[in-house]
Amino acid sequence: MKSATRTVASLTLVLRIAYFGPEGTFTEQAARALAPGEDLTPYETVRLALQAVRDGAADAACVPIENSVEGVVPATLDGLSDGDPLVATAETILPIHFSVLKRPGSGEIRTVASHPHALAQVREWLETNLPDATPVASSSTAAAAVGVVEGDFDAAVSAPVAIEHYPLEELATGVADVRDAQTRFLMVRRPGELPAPTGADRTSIVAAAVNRTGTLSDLLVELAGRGINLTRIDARPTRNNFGEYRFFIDFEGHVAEPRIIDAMTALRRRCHLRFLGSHPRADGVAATIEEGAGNQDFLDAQAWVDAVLKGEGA
Ligand SMILES: O=C(O)C(=O)C[C@]1(C(=O)O)C=C[C@@H](O)C=C1
Repeated sequence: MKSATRTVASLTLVLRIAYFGPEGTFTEQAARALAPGEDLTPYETVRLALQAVRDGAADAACVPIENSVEGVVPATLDGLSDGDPLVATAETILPIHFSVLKRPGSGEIRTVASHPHALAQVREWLETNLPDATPVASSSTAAAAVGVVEGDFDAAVSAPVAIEHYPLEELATGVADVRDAQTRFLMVRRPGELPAPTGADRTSIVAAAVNRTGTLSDLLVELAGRGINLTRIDARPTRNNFGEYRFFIDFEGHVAEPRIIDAMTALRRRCHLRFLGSHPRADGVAATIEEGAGNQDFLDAQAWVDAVLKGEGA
């Protein structure tokens, strides 16, 4: 009876996905890739998209986390570390190049708007091709396109798909200072069942450690000593006391693996931790396993201690 109910539910349930919008952002593309066929709702900021999940207005939210040229998206890090806990359950990586959009038939370009991450990725292109235009920060690449439609700006640096949503024309396409730029996006939910380990996973934590000599090094030693490879580390101010930081650490592996459990328990003894999720990596890169630091090595070591405790070994 129980499993029949579950089957019916899974056939009919359409998930409500909040995403960093409006329509036509890169994040919308990421949300469509991560949650095809689900019910997508745009939110004007990352914070509001995350809040929708915390409030129960959405089942999950899609947000940008990291760009290969400009680094992390601070609004996402801050949004995940403050407020009720949320965990990432999936990620995707999109190639990033932009279209510069303007109103049909419009003349001189004096202002070019976009998300700060996007402006940073086309700085050289703007200096070369629109040297007299003033860059203006907008809340997203698609919000910039809306601003052009409404006459607030003369041009927008947008995702190529924005042209399908707004009555604008392309001044240029394929714009990017760095070829092969990429942005990674997360699907986050309220804490619940974790995705199963695949061998090519990423775990994310926020560590808030006391301000004393060697704190960060002590945390990293727990990971390095277990042969766990980091994929990202960032510091963000706690915003409470000047000079106080918390560390966002991504590493290879899944919290359900014995070697990661061992590391997480050691870290937890040293600092306040927030778990931000374990999920398959979009690039499918398998975890590096150092000699003697595989899951079986940890299990064997535990079995030996258990035998000692039972008086069955020494
Ligand atoms: O504004 C958008 O279209 C977004 O999805 C945000 C965002 C970002 O935050 O980095 C995503 C990808 C690009 O790197 C530029 C902007």
